[in-house]
Amino acid sequence: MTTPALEVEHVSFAYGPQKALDDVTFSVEAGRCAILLGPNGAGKTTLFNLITRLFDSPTGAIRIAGYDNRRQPCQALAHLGVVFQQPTLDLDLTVAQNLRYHAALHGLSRREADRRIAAELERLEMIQYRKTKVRALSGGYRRRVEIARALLHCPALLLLDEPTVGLDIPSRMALVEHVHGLAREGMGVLWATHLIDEVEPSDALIVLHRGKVRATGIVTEVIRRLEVTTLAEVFEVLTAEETA
Ligand SMILES: Nc1ncnc2c1ncn2[C@@H]1O[C@H](COP(=O)(O)OP(=O)(O)OP(=O)(O)O)[C@@H](O)[C@H]1O
Repeated sequence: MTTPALEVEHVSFAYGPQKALDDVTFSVEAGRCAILLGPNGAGKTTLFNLITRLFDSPTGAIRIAGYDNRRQPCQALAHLGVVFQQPTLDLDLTVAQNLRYHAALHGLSRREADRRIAAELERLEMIQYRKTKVRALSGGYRRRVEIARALLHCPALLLLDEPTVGLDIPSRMALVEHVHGLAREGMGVLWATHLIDEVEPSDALIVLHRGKVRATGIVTEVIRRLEVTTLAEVFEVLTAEETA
Protein backbone atom coordinates (compact mmCIF):
# COMPACT_ATOMS: atom_id res chain seq x y z
CA MET A 1 0.00 0.00 0.00
CA THR A 2 1.38 3.46 -0.88
CA THR A 3 1.91 5.99 1.89
CA PRO A 4 -0.92 8.53 1.99
CA ALA A 5 0.03 12.07 0.98
CA LEU A 6 -1.57 13.33 4.19
CA GLU A 7 -2.78 11.73 7.41
CA VAL A 8 -4.59 13.78 10.05
CA GLU A 9 -5.32 11.86 13.24
CA HIS A 10 -7.41 13.07 16.18
CA VAL A 11 -6.43 16.72 15.78
CA SER A 12 -8.20 19.30 17.96
CA PHE A 13 -7.49 23.02 18.29
CA ALA A 14 -8.98 25.92 20.23
CA TYR A 15 -8.48 29.69 20.20
CA GLY A 16 -8.81 30.19 23.96
CA PRO A 17 -12.34 29.04 24.82
CA GLN A 18 -13.33 28.95 21.12
CA LYS A 19 -13.06 25.37 19.80
CA ALA A 20 -12.09 25.47 16.11
CA LEU A 21 -11.29 21.77 15.43
CA ASP A 22 -12.71 18.81 17.34
CA ASP A 23 -11.02 15.41 16.97
CA VAL A 24 -10.46 15.70 13.21
CA THR A 25 -9.32 12.51 11.43
CA PHE A 26 -9.00 11.87 7.69
CA SER A 27 -6.38 11.05 5.07
CA VAL A 28 -5.61 12.04 1.47
CA GLU A 29 -4.32 9.32 -0.87
CA ALA A 30 -1.60 9.96 -3.42
CA GLY A 31 -3.23 10.57 -6.80
CA ARG A 32 -6.46 11.92 -5.34
CA CYS A 33 -7.95 15.38 -5.23
CA ALA A 34 -9.61 15.70 -1.82
CA ILE A 35 -12.05 18.53 -1.33
CA LEU A 36 -12.30 20.01 2.14
CA LEU A 37 -15.78 21.40 2.02
CA GLY A 38 -17.18 23.55 4.78
CA PRO A 39 -19.11 26.75 5.32
CA ASN A 40 -17.45 29.90 6.70
CA GLY A 41 -15.99 29.25 10.12
CA ALA A 42 -15.91 25.44 9.68
CA GLY A 43 -12.22 25.31 10.60
CA LYS A 44 -10.59 24.91 7.16
CA THR A 45 -7.99 27.65 7.58
CA THR A 46 -7.17 26.52 11.10
CA LEU A 47 -6.56 23.01 9.81
CA PHE A 48 -4.28 24.36 7.06
CA ASN A 49 -2.36 26.40 9.62
CA LEU A 50 -1.74 23.20 11.59
CA ILE A 51 -0.69 21.17 8.53
CA THR A 52 1.76 23.89 7.43
CA ARG A 53 2.95 24.33 11.04
CA LEU A 54 2.02 28.00 11.21
CA PHE A 55 0.36 26.75 14.40
CA ASP A 56 1.64 23.92 16.55
CA SER A 57 -0.82 21.02 16.91
CA PRO A 58 -0.93 20.14 20.57
CA THR A 59 -3.12 17.05 20.12
CA GLY A 60 -3.16 14.17 17.65
CA ALA A 61 -0.78 13.74 14.73
CA ILE A 62 -0.32 15.10 11.20
CA ARG A 63 1.87 13.22 8.72
CA ILE A 64 2.86 14.43 5.25
CA ALA A 65 4.11 11.65 2.96
CA GLY A 66 4.57 9.58 6.13
CA TYR A 67 6.61 12.23 8.00
CA ASP A 68 5.24 13.54 11.29
CA ASN A 69 5.09 17.32 10.96
CA ARG A 70 6.01 17.84 14.62
CA ARG A 71 8.77 15.24 15.06
CA GLN A 72 10.18 15.40 11.48
CA PRO A 73 9.21 18.93 10.36
CA CYS A 74 11.98 19.35 7.72
CA GLN A 75 11.12 16.13 5.90
CA ALA A 76 7.38 16.74 6.26
CA LEU A 77 7.48 20.31 4.94
CA ALA A 78 9.87 19.37 2.12
CA HIS A 79 7.01 17.25 0.73
CA LEU A 80 4.42 20.01 1.00
CA GLY A 81 3.38 22.68 -1.53
CA VAL A 82 0.96 25.40 -0.42
CA VAL A 83 -1.20 28.03 -2.07
CA PHE A 84 -2.57 30.25 0.69
CA GLN A 85 -5.87 32.09 0.57
CA GLN A 86 -4.13 35.47 0.49
CA PRO A 87 -1.68 35.98 -2.41
CA THR A 88 1.92 35.95 -1.22
CA LEU A 89 3.91 36.91 -4.33
CA ASP A 90 6.24 39.91 -4.38
CA LEU A 91 4.48 42.22 -6.83
CA ASP A 92 7.65 44.14 -7.72
CA LEU A 93 9.63 41.06 -8.73
CA THR A 94 9.21 39.25 -12.03
CA VAL A 95 7.54 35.87 -12.24
CA ALA A 96 10.92 34.13 -12.60
CA GLN A 97 12.45 36.06 -9.68
CA ASN A 98 9.58 35.06 -7.40
CA LEU A 99 9.98 31.44 -8.42
CA ARG A 100 13.79 31.42 -8.13
CA TYR A 101 13.57 32.79 -4.61
CA HIS A 102 11.27 29.97 -3.57
CA ALA A 103 13.41 27.35 -5.32
CA ALA A 104 16.48 28.62 -3.45
CA LEU A 105 14.63 28.26 -0.13
CA HIS A 106 14.08 24.62 -1.01
CA GLY A 107 17.77 24.14 -1.79
CA LEU A 108 17.48 23.72 -5.58
CA SER A 109 20.57 24.70 -7.59
CA ARG A 110 20.14 27.61 -10.00
CA ARG A 111 20.31 25.27 -13.01
CA GLU A 112 17.73 22.87 -11.54
CA ALA A 113 15.55 25.80 -10.47
CA ASP A 114 15.54 27.28 -13.99
CA ARG A 115 14.69 23.86 -15.47
CA ARG A 116 11.80 23.34 -13.05
CA ILE A 117 10.54 26.93 -13.45
CA ALA A 118 10.47 26.59 -17.23
CA ALA A 119 8.67 23.23 -17.00
CA GLU A 120 5.96 24.48 -14.62
CA LEU A 121 5.41 27.75 -16.51
CA GLU A 122 5.11 25.81 -19.78
CA ARG A 123 2.46 23.54 -18.26
CA LEU A 124 0.50 26.55 -17.07
CA GLU A 125 0.91 28.35 -20.41
CA MET A 126 2.75 31.15 -18.60
CA ILE A 127 6.26 30.85 -20.03
CA GLN A 128 5.91 34.09 -22.03
CA TYR A 129 5.36 35.98 -18.75
CA ARG A 130 8.50 34.83 -16.97
CA LYS A 131 10.14 38.26 -17.21
CA THR A 132 6.93 40.16 -16.41
CA LYS A 133 6.50 41.85 -13.04
CA VAL A 134 3.75 40.13 -11.05
CA ARG A 135 2.03 43.50 -10.53
CA ALA A 136 1.20 43.57 -14.26
CA LEU A 137 -0.58 40.17 -14.17
CA SER A 138 -4.31 39.52 -13.71
CA GLY A 139 -5.56 37.72 -10.58
CA GLY A 140 -5.93 34.46 -12.48
CA TYR A 141 -2.36 34.61 -13.82
CA ARG A 142 -1.00 35.47 -10.37
CA ARG A 143 -2.73 32.36 -9.02
CA ARG A 144 -1.08 30.28 -11.75
CA VAL A 145 2.32 31.61 -10.66
CA GLU A 146 1.51 30.61 -7.09
CA ILE A 147 0.63 27.11 -8.24
CA ALA A 148 3.88 26.87 -10.22
CA ARG A 149 5.77 28.03 -7.13
CA ALA A 150 4.07 25.44 -4.92
CA LEU A 151 5.13 22.68 -7.35
CA LEU A 152 8.80 23.61 -7.91
CA HIS A 153 10.14 21.17 -5.31
CA CYS A 154 7.86 18.31 -6.52
CA PRO A 155 5.76 17.96 -3.35
CA ALA A 156 3.75 14.84 -2.50
CA LEU A 157 0.93 16.99 -1.15
CA LEU A 158 -0.49 20.23 -2.54
CA LEU A 159 -2.63 22.34 -0.19
CA LEU A 160 -4.93 24.95 -1.69
CA ASP A 161 -6.91 27.27 0.56
CA GLU A 162 -9.85 28.63 -1.47
CA PRO A 163 -7.54 29.48 -4.39
CA THR A 164 -10.31 30.56 -6.77
CA VAL A 165 -11.77 33.32 -4.59
CA GLY A 166 -11.99 36.51 -6.66
CA LEU A 167 -11.20 34.83 -10.00
CA ASP A 168 -13.37 35.07 -13.12
CA ILE A 169 -15.08 31.92 -14.39
CA PRO A 170 -12.54 30.99 -17.14
CA SER A 171 -9.64 31.37 -14.68
CA ARG A 172 -11.49 29.28 -12.08
CA MET A 173 -12.22 26.53 -14.61
CA ALA A 174 -8.60 26.49 -15.82
CA LEU A 175 -7.33 26.20 -12.27
CA VAL A 176 -9.79 23.44 -11.33
CA GLU A 177 -8.78 21.48 -14.44
CA HIS A 178 -5.06 21.97 -13.85
CA VAL A 179 -5.21 20.80 -10.25
CA HIS A 180 -7.26 17.72 -11.12
CA GLY A 181 -4.63 16.95 -13.76
CA LEU A 182 -1.91 17.09 -11.10
CA ALA A 183 -3.85 14.60 -8.99
CA ARG A 184 -4.26 12.27 -11.98
CA GLU A 185 -0.46 12.33 -12.31
CA GLY A 186 -0.07 11.08 -8.73
CA MET A 187 -0.04 14.07 -6.42
CA GLY A 188 -2.23 14.20 -3.33
CA VAL A 189 -4.26 17.41 -3.26
CA LEU A 190 -6.24 18.96 -0.42
CA TRP A 191 -8.42 21.79 -1.71
CA ALA A 192 -10.41 23.86 0.77
CA THR A 193 -13.50 25.47 -0.66
CA HIS A 194 -17.13 26.24 -0.02
CA LEU A 195 -17.92 26.23 -3.74
CA ILE A 196 -19.44 22.90 -4.70
CA ASP A 197 -19.09 23.48 -8.43
CA GLU A 198 -15.32 23.00 -8.07
CA VAL A 199 -15.83 19.37 -7.08
CA GLU A 200 -15.68 16.40 -9.49
CA PRO A 201 -17.58 13.12 -8.86
CA SER A 202 -14.37 11.10 -8.43
CA ASP A 203 -12.89 13.50 -5.89
CA ALA A 204 -12.59 12.54 -2.25
CA LEU A 205 -14.72 14.64 0.05
CA ILE A 206 -14.16 15.76 3.61
CA VAL A 207 -17.10 17.74 4.94
CA LEU A 208 -16.15 19.90 7.90
CA HIS A 209 -18.72 21.77 9.95
CA ARG A 210 -18.15 23.59 13.23
CA GLY A 211 -14.75 21.94 13.60
CA LYS A 212 -15.99 18.36 13.19
CA VAL A 213 -15.66 15.98 10.23
CA ARG A 214 -19.22 15.22 9.14
CA ALA A 215 -18.42 12.86 6.24
CA THR A 216 -15.54 11.45 4.25
CA GLY A 217 -15.45 9.33 1.08
CA ILE A 218 -15.58 9.61 -2.69
CA VAL A 219 -18.19 12.18 -3.73
CA THR A 220 -20.45 9.65 -5.46
CA GLU A 221 -20.29 7.28 -2.44
CA VAL A 222 -21.19 10.04 0.02
CA ILE A 223 -24.15 11.06 -2.16
CA ARG A 224 -25.33 7.43 -2.24
CA ARG A 225 -24.79 6.90 1.49
CA LEU A 226 -26.86 9.93 2.39
CA GLU A 227 -29.59 8.89 -0.08
CA VAL A 228 -29.58 12.23 -1.86
CA THR A 229 -28.92 13.04 -5.52
CA THR A 230 -26.56 16.02 -5.55
CA LEU A 231 -23.56 17.36 -3.70
CA ALA A 232 -25.56 20.49 -2.89
CA GLU A 233 -27.96 18.29 -0.91
CA VAL A 234 -25.04 16.58 0.86
CA PHE A 235 -23.76 19.97 1.90
CA GLU A 236 -27.20 21.09 3.03
CA VAL A 237 -27.91 17.95 5.06
CA LEU A 238 -24.49 17.83 6.75
CA THR A 239 -24.18 21.49 7.58
CA ALA A 240 -27.77 22.22 8.57
CA GLU A 241 -28.46 19.65 11.27
CA GLU A 242 -26.97 21.61 14.18
CA THR A 243 -28.44 24.97 13.26
CA ALA A 244 -31.97 23.56 13.15
N1 LIG B 1 -7.51 34.10 15.51
C1 LIG B 1 -8.67 33.62 15.94
N2 LIG B 1 -9.12 33.88 17.21
C2 LIG B 1 -10.29 33.40 17.65
N3 LIG B 1 -11.11 32.61 16.94
C3 LIG B 1 -10.73 32.32 15.68
C4 LIG B 1 -9.50 32.80 15.12
N4 LIG B 1 -9.40 32.34 13.84
C5 LIG B 1 -10.51 31.60 13.63
N5 LIG B 1 -11.30 31.58 14.72
C6 LIG B 1 -12.58 30.87 14.88
O1 LIG B 1 -12.32 29.48 14.66
C7 LIG B 1 -13.35 28.88 13.88
C8 LIG B 1 -12.76 28.30 12.60
O2 LIG B 1 -12.26 29.38 11.77
P1 LIG B 1 -11.48 29.14 10.40
O3 LIG B 1 -11.00 30.47 9.92
O4 LIG B 1 -10.48 28.07 10.59
O5 LIG B 1 -12.65 28.61 9.45
P2 LIG B 1 -12.74 28.55 7.87
O6 LIG B 1 -13.48 27.29 7.57
O7 LIG B 1 -11.40 28.71 7.27
O8 LIG B 1 -13.64 29.80 7.52
P3 LIG B 1 -13.56 30.77 6.24
O9 LIG B 1 -14.13 29.99 5.11
O10 LIG B 1 -14.45 31.90 6.70
O11 LIG B 1 -12.13 31.17 6.07
C9 LIG B 1 -14.39 29.98 13.63
O12 LIG B 1 -15.38 29.87 14.63
C10 LIG B 1 -13.59 31.26 13.80
O13 LIG B 1 -14.44 32.32 14.27
